Amino acid sequence: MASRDAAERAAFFARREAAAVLRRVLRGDATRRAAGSIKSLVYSPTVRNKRATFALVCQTLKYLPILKEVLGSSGILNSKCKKQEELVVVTAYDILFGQGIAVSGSAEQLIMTHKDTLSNALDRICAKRKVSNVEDLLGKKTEVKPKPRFLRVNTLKTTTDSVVEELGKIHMVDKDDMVPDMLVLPPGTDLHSHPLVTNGKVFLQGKASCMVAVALSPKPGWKVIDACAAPGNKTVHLAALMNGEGSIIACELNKERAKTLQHTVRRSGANNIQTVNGDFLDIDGNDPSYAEVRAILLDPSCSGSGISAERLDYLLPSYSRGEQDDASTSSRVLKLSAFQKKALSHALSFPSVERVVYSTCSIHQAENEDVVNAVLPLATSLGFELATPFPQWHRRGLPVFEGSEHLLRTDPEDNLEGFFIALFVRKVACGGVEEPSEDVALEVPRKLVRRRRNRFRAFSSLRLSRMILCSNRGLW
Ligand SMILES: C[S@@+](CC[C@H](N)C(=O)[O-])C[C@H]1O[C@@H](n2cnc3c(N)ncnc32)[C@H](O)[C@@H]1O
Repeated sequence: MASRDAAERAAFFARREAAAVLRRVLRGDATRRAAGSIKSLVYSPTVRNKRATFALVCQTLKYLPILKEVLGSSGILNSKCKKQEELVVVTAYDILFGQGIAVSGSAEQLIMTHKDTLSNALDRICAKRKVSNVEDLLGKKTEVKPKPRFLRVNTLKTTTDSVVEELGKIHMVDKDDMVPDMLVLPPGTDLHSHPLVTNGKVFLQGKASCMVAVALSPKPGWKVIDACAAPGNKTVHLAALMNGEGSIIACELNKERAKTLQHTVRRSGANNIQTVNGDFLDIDGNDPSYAEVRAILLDPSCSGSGISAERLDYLLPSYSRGEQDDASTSSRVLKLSAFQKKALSHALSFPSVERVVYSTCSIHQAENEDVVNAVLPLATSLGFELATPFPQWHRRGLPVFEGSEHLLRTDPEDNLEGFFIALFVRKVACGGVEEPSEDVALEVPRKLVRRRRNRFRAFSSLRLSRMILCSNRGLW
């Protein structure tokens, strides 16, 4: 009896957590302005029972068209219930197709009262469509080939060998042969609530995503900008690559996502990151505060078409309506592409920057090769060249312009998500290792600006303090 009570209580709370996530998922899908993927919304810090919530959200979405039809035909979703529509839908899923125990809560009582009516409506729909069970009513299944579970060891808090030793006690663990501090575990390994993850010693980050910061290769002590930073996986990877030395300004436009970014930074233990809630395009590269920025990571908003399977987009209503098909020429992608070109041109225009990495998790040429090609004349005029990140990697950019072989693509065929990386490098005098830039004018502004920096410090700190959200540690 006590265990039944505990199970019912757990189910009660899981339904409410699932309903809250479902509301955000459906609103984001309807407006095409998702606050995050289904997974990222479930695995956000505010959700307590992540496993049950994830299962309930996914299953409810899978059954959503049927649930809406059944609830609609029974008149249950009347205006009285409208405010808690998602909770009613989740509860209806749970009672009709899930575990079925529900004794407390108004939504539960509503569905229990009408359970027979709902079951009869379901039978009628099956009979009308000439199918013998509900599973046959569901659309065709989308098969997603399981990918290995990648994770990145946060070397600010631990060592790769100690993580291998700890995880190796229960899992098969391999070190990745290309990306340092990246471990590979069998597909489906669930580590979301593992202490190594919750305490920030390990980040559940895909291999392709980790290749971006490694491609940028900032040195310890550098000043770096992560231009579009939330949720912050690449920001904290940069901090680890820099051994926590130097400084990173992590800029994020969206207020809510800026909070997630701060949470990621705290979890990483990095203390050389300033988070800024603002528009990267508003950061003035000629402001003395940014005179010594040497590297910029630009991973701007994109269509996410390279990770749509991992994001479970096939569960979204817009997917079943066919609105996500062949978006390569859609106005949304073209709009994104225009922003990406603007942001990349802006990053390249910072006077002291030597390295800019541009990345997307899109498979569309319009967001990848076309963006790079469009900014190439500007990049060349500023002394940048395309460099070849991970030269040993076989899949390069689509051959749509000369030089696209420098670009890097990853693909589900590589057992990875669809990512794109371009690396721009400006030749500068650097301890005799690299050739001095032929255009010494590129070096002059940096020295001048450095001198001016002290004079303008008061002005710039005032300007910055308006933007800085979290602690100002005097890094800039
Ligand atoms: C693809 S996500 C970045 C993912 C992140 N690099 C990571 O690995 O965790 C792009 C982010 O850029 C933010 N963004 C979009 N436009 C921006 C702008 N103009 N300035 C700053 N951030 C922006 C979005 O809100 C979004 O959080």
